[in-house]
Amino acid sequence: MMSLGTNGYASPAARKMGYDVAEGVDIRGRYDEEFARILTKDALRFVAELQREFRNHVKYAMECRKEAKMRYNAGALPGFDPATRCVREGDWTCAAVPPAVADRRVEITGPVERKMIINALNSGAKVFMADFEDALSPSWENLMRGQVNLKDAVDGTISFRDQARNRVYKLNNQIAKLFVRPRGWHLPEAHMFIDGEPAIGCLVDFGLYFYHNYAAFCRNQGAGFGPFFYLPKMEHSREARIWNNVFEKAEKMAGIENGSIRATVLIETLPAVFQMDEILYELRDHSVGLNCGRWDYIFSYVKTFQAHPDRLLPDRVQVGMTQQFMRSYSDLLIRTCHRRGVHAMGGMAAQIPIRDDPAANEVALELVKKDKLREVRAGHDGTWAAHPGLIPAIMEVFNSNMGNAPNQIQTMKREDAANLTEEDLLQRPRGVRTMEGLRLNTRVGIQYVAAWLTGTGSVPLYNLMEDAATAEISRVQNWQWLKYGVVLDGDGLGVKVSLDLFGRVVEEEMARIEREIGREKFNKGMYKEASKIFTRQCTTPMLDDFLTLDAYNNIVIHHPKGSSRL
Ligand SMILES: CC(=O)SCCNC(=O)CCNC(=O)[C@H](O)C(C)(C)COP(=O)(O)OP(=O)(O)OC[C@H]1O[C@@H](n2cnc3c(N)ncnc32)[C@H](O)[C@@H]1OP(=O)(O)O
Ligand SMILES: O=CC(=O)O
Ligand SMILES: [Mg+2]
Repeated sequence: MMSLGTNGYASPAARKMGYDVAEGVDIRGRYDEEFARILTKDALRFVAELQREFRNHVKYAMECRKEAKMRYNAGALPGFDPATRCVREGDWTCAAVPPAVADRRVEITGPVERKMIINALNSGAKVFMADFEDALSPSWENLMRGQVNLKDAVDGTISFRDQARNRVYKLNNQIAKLFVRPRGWHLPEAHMFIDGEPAIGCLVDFGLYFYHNYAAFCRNQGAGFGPFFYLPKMEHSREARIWNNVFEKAEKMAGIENGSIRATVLIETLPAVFQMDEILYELRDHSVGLNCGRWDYIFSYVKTFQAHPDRLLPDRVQVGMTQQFMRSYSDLLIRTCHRRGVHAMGGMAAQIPIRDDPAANEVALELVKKDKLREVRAGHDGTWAAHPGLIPAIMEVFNSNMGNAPNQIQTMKREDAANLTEEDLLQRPRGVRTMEGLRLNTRVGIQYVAAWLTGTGSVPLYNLMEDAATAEISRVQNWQWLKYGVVLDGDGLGVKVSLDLFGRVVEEEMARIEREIGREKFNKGMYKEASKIFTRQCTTPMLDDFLTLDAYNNIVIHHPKGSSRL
């Protein structure tokens, strides 16, 4: 039967492009034979069913986020919910950890790009988290190629030829276990409409990946379990309940046992730190733990307190894991996970190898090792690496502190963390604010947005890994400093942040970026567009919820050209 597009009419676009779509589905992204392997009628029917069953729940959850924001903006603080005290105090555990992922001491992360997938799976890490989220610019090409790449990876047939280096990449015999991170609940997928509405981005990512891979995954990777997921940016356990229901529906459709699918939830919003038990409880049959998504967590601290001028952050570089609010969050996460019998995963150190400067490289490596040592001693069961070059050092830290045990779930209960209070978790970060902090935020923010607009979601900048989460910190910190006319006194200059000053900083930093990367690259890139977007976001009276949501229309390309965007 011919596809039906918006409003129930046959979609001429779909007919012309050739996707054989399910009823009610309209594909507005470019046709590609490879993508058609993924966008099959049955797979699309599954995505459409997910959307139909859960769209109202997702809308409601997003409305609740808005209400919570209004409460915080009116002066309320996030905290533990008295209504769910019995969940926090109850004596329950999550389903047993699947043997295939008992040992997760080092996990590498990266976008769903073909060569990186092969490198990550071969990297020696225990797990590879393939990312449709912070590390990926969600263009149609990236998303669909990502799905093709993951299918080939799960099938074991993935290969890549680097023409320039005449090198062929293939999987080793021993590879990391694959986790996939779909986008957050808030992002639409504007290249796919279902019943006349843009699809929910994460249900597209999850639905297509699950549909094509569950059988091969359970057989080849999960020893009967799987597929495995990471779930980002949730703010409340009601959002985890939706995921749990999605998993149950998927398991039923596939005819696999309840509890086959497993997921690790990132605790990376400030409200979610008060919901960790509740989130695990909702997902108790499908959980493999929680992870400290430290960068989004810092971003969320600023966002949650956007109307609280008494809680301004110091320079971004000073907000590390040893700040009391960050240490408390990691400690409570470990205690919560181990009490419930699942992994407490650490987060990402931003340092990456510095190839052209051995001394600086040594310093970066020492910082990573120090961060990982803190994590393993605190009781984390594993951690993230941004780059394969860091894996041996991180592995060594975890090996020498964890020994042969696959994890610390039974041995590091961290009962001491049971006494952590709301005040500990909300403690104001200490440090100073400087002109260089403002400049660095601006330089990094603009370059990140420029990369994202051209299809790259994670980049090396000034020897650090930058992705959507770290860029968010730069954006909201500038916004906050501008909004409250902060005085930058950490460098003794005592300058007040104003629109005038910020305008000058943008100009000067754009000139610096041009000098650093060269005029040709600067002119070919999207730096001017990025500067416009970033500047608007830093100066808007009402803080945008997400940088990527605001910038999304810039990467939406409908076919045939001229059809409307979101
Ligand atoms: C806040 C969060 O959400 S953190 C999680 C999300 N962020 C991420 O996943 C970031 C992951 N890391 C990266 O994307 C990259 O490491 C970057 C962008 C930071 C740096 O990338 P590059 O500058 O290309 O690194 P570099 O040139 O040193 O790469 C050397 C080799 O390592 C590979 N490599 C680098 N990082 C990774 C990775 N994360 N996974 C797999 N392979 C990788 C490169 O593909 C390259 O391979 P090759 O030698 O076969 O060509
Ligand atoms: O997703 C991870 C984070 O730190 O943000
Ligand atoms: Mg994140």
